[in-house]
Amino acid sequence: MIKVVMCGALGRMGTKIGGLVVDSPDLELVGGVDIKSGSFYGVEVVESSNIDNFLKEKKPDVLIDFTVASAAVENIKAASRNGVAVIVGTTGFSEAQAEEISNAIEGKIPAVISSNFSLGVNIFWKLVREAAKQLKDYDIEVIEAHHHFKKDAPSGTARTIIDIIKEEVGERDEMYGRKGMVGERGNEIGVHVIRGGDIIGDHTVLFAGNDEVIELTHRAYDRTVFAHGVIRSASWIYNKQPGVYSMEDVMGFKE
Ligand SMILES: NC(=O)C1=CN([C@@H]2O[C@H](COP(=O)(O)OP(=O)(O)OC[C@H]3O[C@@H](n4cnc5c(N)ncnc54)[C@H](O)[C@@H]3O)[C@@H](O)[C@H]2O)C=CC1
Ligand SMILES: O=C(O)C1=N[C@H](C(=O)O)C[C@H](O)C1
Repeated sequence: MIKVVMCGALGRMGTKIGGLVVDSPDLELVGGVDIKSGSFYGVEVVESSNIDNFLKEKKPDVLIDFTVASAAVENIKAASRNGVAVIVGTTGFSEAQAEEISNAIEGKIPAVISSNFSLGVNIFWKLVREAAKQLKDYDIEVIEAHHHFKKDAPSGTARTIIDIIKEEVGERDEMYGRKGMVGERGNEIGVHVIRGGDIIGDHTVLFAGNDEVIELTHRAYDRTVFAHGVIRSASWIYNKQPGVYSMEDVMGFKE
């Protein structure tokens, strides 16, 4: 059995993932980490300052992190110190934090990092890439919508969408909303962020041309869709060589 520790255990994703780990035939939930100690699914949840001792005690094979950017950096460093593979779903990293994470992982532990672990979004990203490649001259707008409690904006998924678009059309300014006499649209990528209710995660890319508009949309209806991708990644990463992998590697999409 592959032993798993869940960081962010008591959160929306941590509880969803914990339940799927318990139900998985090849994974064993051995503990959790959160800002307060407690328990979930019958295993101990320790307070985050105790993570090193906890990892030494439980000797997990995989640490899964769905927390907040500042915490994830420290949790990943702890996993690296203890030779534990990581699955990172947390979003909202600064460039500096992303570099810290890379330095903690490269040459030391295997990691699957993805802003979105749903199979559907990983297919959606391939569709966006093809559309951007073919529709470079169209006006491109990115719209994302999430629940009232989401801390970071734009979403990590939207950030990945923007990165994919720029890989295909070249560097462009990002225009976050528009207000006042803004004049004729430039060659920017428009980015629009909606927050409200219990929206799980909606992403749309709009390619507006002369006489036609192409809209590509992915809509998540339950966090289970992300958790299934996480479970698949946790099984996949076991015994992999150190380095950073994506869901494309896990799903065998890598070209
Ligand atoms: N990659 C993906 O597929 C997905 C990524 N996410 C991302 O996952 C993150 C968490 O999302 P939610 O579960 O909705 O948030 P949440 O706020 O419900 O859960 C986060 C949990 O982390 C805990 N936490 C904070 N600091 C910690 C620390 N130092 N050590 C351990 N735990 C700590 C919090 O107490 C909380 O229980 C966000 O960055 C979100 O964008 C969310 C869904 C899917
Ligand atoms: O915070 C969330 O809920 C989600 N965050 C991820 C992101 O920032 O893209 C993935 C998903 O959209 C849900």
